[in-house]
Amino acid sequence: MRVVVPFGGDSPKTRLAPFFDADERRDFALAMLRDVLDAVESTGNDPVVLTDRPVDVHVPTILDDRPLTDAVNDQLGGDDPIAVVMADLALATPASLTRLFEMEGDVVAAPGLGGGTNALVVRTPEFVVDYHGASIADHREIADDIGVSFVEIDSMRLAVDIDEPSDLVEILLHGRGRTREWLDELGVTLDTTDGRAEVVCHRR
Ligand SMILES: Nc1nc2c(ncn2[C@@H]2O[C@H](COP(=O)(O)OP(=O)(O)OP(=O)(O)O)[C@@H](O)[C@H]2O)c(=O)[nH]1
Ligand SMILES: C[C@H](OP(=O)(O)O)C(=O)O
Repeated sequence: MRVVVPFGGDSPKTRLAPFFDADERRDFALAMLRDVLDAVESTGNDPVVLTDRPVDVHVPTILDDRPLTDAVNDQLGGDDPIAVVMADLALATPASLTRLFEMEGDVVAAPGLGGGTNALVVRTPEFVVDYHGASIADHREIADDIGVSFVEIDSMRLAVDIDEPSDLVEILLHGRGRTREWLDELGVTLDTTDGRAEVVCHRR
């Protein structure tokens, strides 16, 4: 199955500005993208990066500088099943993605914490996406309106997308690969002294 991985390469991960400057955020986003591509390839499927600017990866890329929703909808609508997996799913593993790809349903979704849609498998040409806001609710409604089944996977690894500094905790607790190494090299560690674990950046 073709797996589209959207990547906003222009100024990615702005919500991590309290921790990382613009160059670091780009490096970090790229590390996550490469880990996600490796995980997708390990499932035996073919990733393609849908990006708004040229990006140095070892898989095919589609250059499209329209907003995310328009760019993804341009990839949907064919007869073959297609998956959309976000590039910031730092905890995604081959096993969690295989489980998603194998779930039955016209549309299978991985809800993100806070309301996003972290990944989709679309097996019907009528379905369209509408990202941002609580997009999982919008996608449920779109499927309902066109009368196709909408199934949601229960997966911690696919529910965590890395948006806010507090999400970095999950990488330090459960992550590996380039993304984890990048945080280690920058001196980002866990503070577990009180209540919920927090991240600390020793460099700043
Ligand atoms: N092709 C493409 N991908 C995008 C675009 N905006 C976001 N993405 C990707 O979509 C996924 C979800 O992105 P978000 O977390 O909403 O946005 P972000 O730009 O990574 O982060 P923020 O700046 O903090 O909102 C990530 O894989 C992004 O790389 C876009 O305009 N075009
Ligand atoms: C693209 C967007 O991502 P978020 O901003 O929720 O990370 C969404 O999933 O609708």
